[in-house]
Amino acid sequence: MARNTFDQDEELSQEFNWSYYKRMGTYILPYKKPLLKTLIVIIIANMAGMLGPYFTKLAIDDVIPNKDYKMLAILGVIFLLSLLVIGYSMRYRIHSITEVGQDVLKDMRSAIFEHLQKLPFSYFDNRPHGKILIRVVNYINTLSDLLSNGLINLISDIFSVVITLVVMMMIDFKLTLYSLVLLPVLFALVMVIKKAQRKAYQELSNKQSNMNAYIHESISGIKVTQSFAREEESYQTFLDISNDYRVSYMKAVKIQFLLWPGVQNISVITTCLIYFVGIQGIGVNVTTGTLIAFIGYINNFWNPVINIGNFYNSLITATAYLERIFETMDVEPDIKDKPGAIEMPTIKGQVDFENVVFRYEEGRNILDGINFSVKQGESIALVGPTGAGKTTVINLLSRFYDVNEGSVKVDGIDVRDVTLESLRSQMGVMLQDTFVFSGTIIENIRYGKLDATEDEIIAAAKVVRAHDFISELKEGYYTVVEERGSTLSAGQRQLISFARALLADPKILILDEATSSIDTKTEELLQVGLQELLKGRTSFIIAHRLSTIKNSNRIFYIDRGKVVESGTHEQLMAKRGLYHHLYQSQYDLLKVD
Ligand SMILES: Nc1ncnc2c1ncn2[C@@H]1O[C@H](COP(=O)(O)OP(=O)(O)OP(=O)(O)O)[C@@H](O)[C@H]1O
Repeated sequence: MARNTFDQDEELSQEFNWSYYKRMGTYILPYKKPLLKTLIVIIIANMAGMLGPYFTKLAIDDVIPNKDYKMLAILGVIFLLSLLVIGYSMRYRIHSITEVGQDVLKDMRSAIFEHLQKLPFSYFDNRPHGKILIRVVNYINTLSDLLSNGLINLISDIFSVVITLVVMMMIDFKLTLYSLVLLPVLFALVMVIKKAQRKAYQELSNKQSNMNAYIHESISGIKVTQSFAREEESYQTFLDISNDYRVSYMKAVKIQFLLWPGVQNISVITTCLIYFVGIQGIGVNVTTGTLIAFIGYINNFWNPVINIGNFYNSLITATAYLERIFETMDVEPDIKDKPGAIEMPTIKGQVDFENVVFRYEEGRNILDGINFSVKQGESIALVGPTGAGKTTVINLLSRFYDVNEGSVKVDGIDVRDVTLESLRSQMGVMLQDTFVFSGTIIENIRYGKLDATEDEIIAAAKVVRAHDFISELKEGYYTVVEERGSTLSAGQRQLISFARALLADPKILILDEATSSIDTKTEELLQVGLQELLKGRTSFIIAHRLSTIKNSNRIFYIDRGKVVESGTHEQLMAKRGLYHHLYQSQYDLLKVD
């Protein structure tokens, strides 16, 4: 899939098909009981609504001319009661429909979020994260109106239209036909608008997505923007994107708003027509009461028709969003358990890479026949020039990607033969940019073992030397940290991640050591913490500090997709090869205190 950026509209990867609506129906189905109840209430309200015009007819044609005041009072009271029924039903309907609508949205949002958790890195690599965010939040919100009001209104409106027509026909068949004369004009209008509207809303959803992506990216990169004083450029880019959004929004609503006045006009012309033919007596012979009742029914008829038109509008709008939502839900996780995958037995820690070939994109092998065997409990430092493939090696080991050729084995078992859950739960991966979730420090450490007690957490923090700095914080372990841990130093974030990893107690530990320079005292702390963490585990460390490299059992020097040198620091230095060269040229960077 081609990479997408914030200023590029995303192509839809699959054509729209009507089964999307059926699929949405599966989210609504569990709520059929409350929906049915609401529908019954609405039908009762609709029937009550039929009384008004008919009573008017009775009053004008019979009751008032006959001066039957008792009957008039009875009609008045029943009419009043019908208004009460209508009022109550309206209240019930709004409450119950909103509740069901929100429940359905919650289910859909959970489904898409759950699915996102399983998607491969490549899905996230290939598009700005803001574009993913907007699907989970905004697009699903847009469906809200369609689900909460639209659907039930539709059924009730269709019912209204049918029942009104029946009553009208019973009163006067010919006059009913006159009322329907302009209906084909409405259908024609809908057909003309439909295509343009769908396209306009697809474009709008793209522009909305672009804007979201840019805002998200700008916030993530705000430090870079400010440190290069690029605020003005950033603002200009935003203005352009925002303007694109405005233009496409105006275009979409202009098309959408053609329908509503169209229906209104047709309704008004129909009313005039009925007055005209009724008063002139063209082909019909009606009383004044019938004529007035008819005008009432015409409103009863056209109001729901207008609503159906509006529903149709929202459906077309929502289609553009539904497409995106289901497109995301249809992305298959490409790293998944194969049929019959077994549970990984308790890992001892032997790791073998056998003739591993791997590429992210066709035509460019990143790993090109890697072979190595690591024994249980060994600690390996991966070094090599930038872009050599060190991160790729550890990505394959924890099966974030699958090899193209060869195999990666843990304790002699191919990682593709076991379930991802059983494999990853026994491995600890610590990335260079230690992720700290917003919340307290204790919660962040507990992420490694969700049922860990406070004592266990403190004990782990002590082992990796994180306890001292945490205790010095104002609220200790209950200090709230911000997302990404911006209130902590890089060293402190690493120490927290060590405690988190120790708690998880993985048998294989993977660590991409932070490159940021830290003070000598923290460096010492980190080294002690790290050595404690490594005890009894097989570990792979993309090492940036000389102290880590020296403490490891073996060093793998990776270059151009192969392990070109391996051995201890002393052995490799004596060899005077690539490692020696790297050590010489980067001495300052690798230097310990
Ligand atoms: N998701 C990806 N899609 C395509 N190419 C990628 C992807 N990730 C990495 N690469 C490419 O693969 C190569 C190896 O990357 P890798 O991150 O493994 O290198 P590294 O040795 O860890 O580098 P560094 O020391 O700079 O972190 C690089 O040329 C990089 O451009």
